[in-house]
Amino acid sequence: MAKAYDHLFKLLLIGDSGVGKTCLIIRFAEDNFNSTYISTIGEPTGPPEHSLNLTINHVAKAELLAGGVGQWEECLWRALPSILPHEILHLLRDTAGQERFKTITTAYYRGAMGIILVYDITDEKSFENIQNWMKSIKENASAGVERLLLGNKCDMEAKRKVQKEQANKLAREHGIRFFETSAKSSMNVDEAFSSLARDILLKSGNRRSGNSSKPSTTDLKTCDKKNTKCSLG
Ligand SMILES: Nc1nc2c(ncn2[C@@H]2O[C@H](COP(=O)(O)OP(=O)(O)OP(=O)(O)O)[C@@H](O)[C@H]2O)c(=O)[nH]1
Repeated sequence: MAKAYDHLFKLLLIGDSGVGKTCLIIRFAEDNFNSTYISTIGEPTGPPEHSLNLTINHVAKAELLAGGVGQWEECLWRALPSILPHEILHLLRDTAGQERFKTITTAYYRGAMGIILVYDITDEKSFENIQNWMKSIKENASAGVERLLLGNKCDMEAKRKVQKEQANKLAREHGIRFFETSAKSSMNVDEAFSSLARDILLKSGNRRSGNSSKPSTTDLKTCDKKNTKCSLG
């Protein structure tokens, strides 16, 4: 059977419980949002296997797979036509943020090409914990894995506890990109995933050509569809 994509990226979303990791994936993959909170935790014994097929943009099949490997919960596939020169299929791995699952082993990160660190702009603790997640990546993920910092729920400006400048500073210190996103209003969700995809793609191209520099923000801006101002959803 012919392959339905040109590039396959394995991405991992990490962050405290309730910051919106699942909602970001659902927004990106299905362009949908549900305010009902169902925490992403696998039963220790593993829930019964099930799968759900979704048609996305009439091009890609999305599969939601639950259960199986410990705390791996969901694998969502999505084609990304038009944003990158080639059609790109993302494999997203969403993780549970529960305290009891914080001890993440190398197996958890194995094969991830990009890691998205998510905090909630209305929850200071989730931002403070980004440092712990960074440490966890350093200890467990492959060196040089692309990382991206997201401050989610930016539609909730009135409840903001984490200033954009704080996160910008943290991202600069770690040499990674930062976006404020809203899975609810969809603000910056496509942009964030796409920029990570482009960075992975560029890195793999650069590795082949021996150049390791990152793309400039202006390069990325040429592909941005929406502005980066966050409004109430
Ligand atoms: N206002 C607002 N609410 C959001 C947003 N993203 C997620 N939420 C809400 O936050 C709650 C938690 O979202 P989830 O996506 O389940 O969070 P999670 O990080 O996957 O949580 P765990 O599975 O426990 O790790 C839900 O009630 C969502 O509706 C957002 O961008 N804006």
